[in-house]
Amino acid sequence: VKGGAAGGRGDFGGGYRTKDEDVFAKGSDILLSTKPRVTYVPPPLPEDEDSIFAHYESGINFDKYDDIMVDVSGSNPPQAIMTFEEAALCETLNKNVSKSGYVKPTPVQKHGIPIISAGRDIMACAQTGSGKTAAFLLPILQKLMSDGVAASRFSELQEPEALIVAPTRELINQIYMEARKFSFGTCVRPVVVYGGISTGHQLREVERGCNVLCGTPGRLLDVIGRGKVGLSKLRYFVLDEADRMLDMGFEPDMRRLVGSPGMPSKEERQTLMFSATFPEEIQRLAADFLRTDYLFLAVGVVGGACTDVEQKFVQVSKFSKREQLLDILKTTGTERTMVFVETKRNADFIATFLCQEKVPTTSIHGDREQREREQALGDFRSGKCPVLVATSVAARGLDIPDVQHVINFDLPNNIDEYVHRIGRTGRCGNTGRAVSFYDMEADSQLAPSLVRVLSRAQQEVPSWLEESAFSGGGSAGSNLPRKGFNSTDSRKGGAFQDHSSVSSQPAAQTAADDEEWE
Ligand SMILES: Nc1ncnc2c1ncn2[C@@H]1O[C@H](COP(=O)(O)OP(=O)(O)OP(=O)(O)O)[C@@H](O)[C@H]1O
Repeated sequence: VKGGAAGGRGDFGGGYRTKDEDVFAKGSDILLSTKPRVTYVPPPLPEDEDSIFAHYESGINFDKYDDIMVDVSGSNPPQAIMTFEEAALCETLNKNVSKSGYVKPTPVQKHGIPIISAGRDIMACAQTGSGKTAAFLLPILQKLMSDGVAASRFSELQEPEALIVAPTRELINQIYMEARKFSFGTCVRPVVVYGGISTGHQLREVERGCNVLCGTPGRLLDVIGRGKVGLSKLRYFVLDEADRMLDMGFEPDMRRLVGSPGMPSKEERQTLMFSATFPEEIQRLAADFLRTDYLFLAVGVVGGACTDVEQKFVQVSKFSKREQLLDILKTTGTERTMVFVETKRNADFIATFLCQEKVPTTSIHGDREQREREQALGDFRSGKCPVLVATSVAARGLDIPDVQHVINFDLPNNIDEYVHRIGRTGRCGNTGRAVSFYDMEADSQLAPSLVRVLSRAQQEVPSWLEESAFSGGGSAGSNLPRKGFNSTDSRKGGAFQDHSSVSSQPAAQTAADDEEWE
């Protein structure tokens, strides 16, 4: 749905659109879209402390995070902290941290918090579900608190001190909820903007005061382009799921964002990048956005799967998948299960099939209205629908309590996507299970990377998968599991990376979907 009379989406000088967003020409409010205006306003958020601080418990493997190898590269890294006390957070923040159930920092927090507090740029890589969000939120909030910012209410132009971007609406909303939780009772005001929701509603929220602006790229560029948000006071620029934010789909938007009027240069701001995966080619590109002395933090293997997820594979044929899915779901009962499929059509199709088979199921994908997407997540969270069929729109970042299973009905064509998907379970030291349907005909290009990810995560590698990896074309040899890897920073040169040639494919693939994401 690239569109707009004036050069397509993202053309900051012209009109741009994302799927569910209104389309406006620069500097005017002329609606160019033939689509109806988005009028959806989400229900008000609960204000009571119990809801704000609701959390699930960390699991039996939480303490094992401490055994993961950590590598910080770059000059003069500050010393890691061992406890939250050492982070020297102000009293309110400390209280909020403990009300959130945090007793001890995770490795990415132990290393990331002091790096950010020391004013350094960072590219951080740590496994799914290991607390990256708090690793960037806490030091930012601490700095804003100690400097005593206060958002001016009802000022025409809001000038946030921090800008956080993420690739999907649900994820940015979740980050916003975390920011709202940690800043509870302080003078720091976070706000969120994303597609699929009435722009007017979100602008009114921005106008009420905005210190930390969370957003998806399209909607952010929109509110900035309308002159409602100024960037000249910006100190922190955070890219969550940074490798995704810089791949072909979003990179142009990121360049537009840093080129927006008033945006401080990279020397004058702090840029923070976080993800569980970071292909080297994207690392090199990311350097454009970072000061040259940025620190690279790797907790465990860059691009490695969470070791708390048991990974199983089932050989299937295209036509047996549905029945096999049903068989599995019959045994898992009411346990929360996410089923990933490749296309939006298939998501609807499978969800309908499961409902007909009396498995309470809902679905989330880019063709659903925002209201429906939020309803689906809500029904899944509450357990009303314990099965959620999803496209890759739900693969990254979502932190949903009690997801015990991930099923790859269709395997993705990219190993990083696989790592993110299975990371929806096994979070915060809890254990989880992932079952992937492997179709020899369709999935063999992924076999070498799968073998590598499995063996690095100390998982059993089925012999047929290993065979498939070896026989799957000329590149298999170079894709053998490599031992003794530990270098991860692309600046080190020749560093290992868990990316075979297949990894460059998906960017192009997903690019077409971006507009439906955010
Ligand atoms: N120190 C801590 N103690 C207890 N719980 C924590 C701690 N840090 C984070 N958590 C909780 O762990 C869960 C996962 O954290 P988070 O969503 O930040 O992971 P992540 O590393 O960003 O994962 P992903 O790569 O999937 O985005 C959240 O529910 C979070 O509140």
